[in-house]
Amino acid sequence: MPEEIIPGYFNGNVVNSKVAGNSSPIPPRTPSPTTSTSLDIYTYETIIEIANFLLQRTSIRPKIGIICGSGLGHLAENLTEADSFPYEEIPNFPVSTVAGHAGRMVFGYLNGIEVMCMQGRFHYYEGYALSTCSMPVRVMKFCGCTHLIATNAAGGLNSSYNVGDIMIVKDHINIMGFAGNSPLQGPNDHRFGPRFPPMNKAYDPELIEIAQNISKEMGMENDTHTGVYICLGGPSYETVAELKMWSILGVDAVGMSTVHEVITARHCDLKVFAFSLITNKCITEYETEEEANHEEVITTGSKRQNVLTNFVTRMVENINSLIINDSM
Ligand SMILES: O=P(O)(O)O[C@@H]1C[C@H](O)[C@@H](CO)O1
Ligand code: HPA
Repeated sequence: MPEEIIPGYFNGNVVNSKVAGNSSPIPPRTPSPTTSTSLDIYTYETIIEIANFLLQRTSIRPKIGIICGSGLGHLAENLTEADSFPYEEIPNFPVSTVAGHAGRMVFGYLNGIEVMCMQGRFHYYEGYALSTCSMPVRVMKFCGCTHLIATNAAGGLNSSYNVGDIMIVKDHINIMGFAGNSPLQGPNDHRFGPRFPPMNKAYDPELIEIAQNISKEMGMENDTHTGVYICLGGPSYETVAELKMWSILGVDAVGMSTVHEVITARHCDLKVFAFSLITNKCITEYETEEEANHEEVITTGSKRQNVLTNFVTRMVENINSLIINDSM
């Protein structure tokens, strides 16, 4: 018999992780890039334990979770009354190994609105399973979040995109999933979500429209696009031939994250908004001295931090209004 979700479970309250009829102990785990496998599964009970660990140490009860991309960690620095948890101090949590990812879960207020924020994410190329990379999204859900804002740094493949532009993600191509690599690979625990979740509305159309309006209000309509993102395995940047191929297939921006987080979020019914900061232009010609590099990615994030903070703050305000309206 399938077990029931505890009533009121997903409301950010601290709950007992012992689910009726399931008293299996939580195996201690210390995930590290070198020990992860493609089926590195965090159980329902472990996710509850992690969420409870956090909720017991903060009074913030967020409805909105934010993931900061490479060089975009400053978003978390704008939180007030912040409670910050280094990943290495959270039981069973992986650690960030990439420059530009501080490696902290930060709870706090963004312009008076409660949020939780991953200041640094996990990538497949770090050696973590995709399910491990996106595990914190489930933790957000169990901390009470109903909405996810995923941000990333990406290479602009669409030739009309410039460095520093924002691309609102309207869709993705899950190329890693084409090869069978999914964060949902393995046995499905229906308490997280269904075996076969749909993805045709992965990026919430209402939130896309709100973001487009915010961009106009900020006078950024010429620097804002709405396009298709692809997550590649990395860590090597793309060859010219690869980029030409993705361009033909309708990709606008190229990165190494986000897609598995969004799939996990939709699986557990979080509403998703995602955007890319275009940190570099993809190099699609052979005759050039330029080369993609991570320093440029971080530098662009830093240069655009005020604009991005303003953009995300306005998104959070709008999402919060939707949440309040929905609850009335
Ligand atoms: O975490 P994100 O997706 O923002 O980081 C991008 C992808 C790689 O991790 C890195 C390459 O420069 O930036
Ligand atoms: O050009 C890129 N390619 C892949 N990932 C990236 N993340 C930032 N820029 C890029």
